[in-house]
Amino acid sequence: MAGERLAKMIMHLQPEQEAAHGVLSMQRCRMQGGSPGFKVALLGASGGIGQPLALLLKMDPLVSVLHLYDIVNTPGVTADLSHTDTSTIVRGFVGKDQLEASLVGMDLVIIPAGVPRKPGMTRDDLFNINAGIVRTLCEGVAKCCPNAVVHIISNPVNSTVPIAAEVFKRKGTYDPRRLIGVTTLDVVRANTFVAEVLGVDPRLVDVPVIGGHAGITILPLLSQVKPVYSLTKDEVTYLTKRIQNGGTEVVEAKAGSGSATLSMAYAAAKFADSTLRALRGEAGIIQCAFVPSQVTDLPYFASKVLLGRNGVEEVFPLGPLNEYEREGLAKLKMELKASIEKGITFVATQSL
Ligand SMILES: NC(=O)c1ccc[n+]([C@@H]2O[C@H](COP(=O)([O-])OP(=O)(O)OC[C@H]3O[C@@H](n4cnc5c(N)ncnc54)[C@H](O)[C@@H]3O)[C@@H](O)[C@H]2O)c1
Ligand SMILES: O=C(O)C[C@H](O)C(=O)O
Repeated sequence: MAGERLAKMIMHLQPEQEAAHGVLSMQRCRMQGGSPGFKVALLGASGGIGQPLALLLKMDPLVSVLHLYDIVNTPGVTADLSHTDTSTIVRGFVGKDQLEASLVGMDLVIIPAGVPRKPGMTRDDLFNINAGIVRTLCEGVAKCCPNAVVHIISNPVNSTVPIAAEVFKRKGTYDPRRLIGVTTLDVVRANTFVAEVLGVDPRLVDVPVIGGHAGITILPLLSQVKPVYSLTKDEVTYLTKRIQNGGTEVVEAKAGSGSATLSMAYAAAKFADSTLRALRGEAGIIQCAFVPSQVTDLPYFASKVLLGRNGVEEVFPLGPLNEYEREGLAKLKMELKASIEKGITFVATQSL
């Protein structure tokens, strides 16, 4: 009984506390071996998205171990979160020397590390800082958990996903099924705004959103809303613009203190839970995501995908588009192509 109590206490210690308590790492491994669920690392865990996302992940019964990595503040965030009475084991890792330890053995790595927008900026304005951050973190993934599924949240997603892919290719660990750009927030917004116009419960609405994750590259397919509703031309124009501008709406309202964090944490937790349910073997889990793709002539594209035991099992075609959507698709491709190429070129110029 006393041993069991000690075991529980040890599970919540930080690595340095563990050393101070003289706990053997083997003992720790054996205790974790029996726990069901998945091991998830969150990189950028102290940030505006990171903290609420960490809370939501700790509440997910499918997450047995949660590693929180950031360059600052993870000891405090971890201590705080570790007092919530869910069974998930949470551990903090701070600073680049602890990156690798945070990644070893992980099944899913979620990356919201990087700077957010301020009013007047585009997501592409974040490229110079965030490209290098995503590159370094993905090098860590390639080294320490090459089989993990990776969710990229850091902007500009249209470029950071290709960056991650190029890093994995260079390191010889690339598996297109395991690399996913998170665009769930676009779907969450689309469901909310469409439901508002129709006066229905947003939980009953499902809007596919395709393309990419920036401005006009975000294309909601309002002709494919489920259940079938009819929207007027004006409603379609209003909704398309609002969904494309959703991120900017939040950036402006926050007036310099950041971009969407709570809604993003909600969306990322929803997407992580879908991924973990699929990894566990649940059938028929379909979500929109920005993935390596052959549904258009671009190498990456957001569309509906089937998640499964290996990550993305199938990327679905776009389905029938109306004229408005076909025009939107034609317009977005040029911008999306340039953002993808920018990411690929960035890695080509780096020595990894
Ligand atoms: N995909 C989406 O739909 C979506 C939605 C919202 C925000 N975002 C993006 O997510 C990113 C994070 O947004 P936020 O609001 O959480 O920002 P934030 O500044 O509040 O938090 C970012 C965190 O990343 C950490 N960080 C910086 N460099 C790091 C590194 N090298 N390794 C590990 N951690 C590092 C910071 O210390 C900070 O804690 C931004 O790029 C933002 O544009 C994407
Ligand atoms: O808009 C941003 O900069 C953050 C994010 O991409 C969003 O869509 O909210």
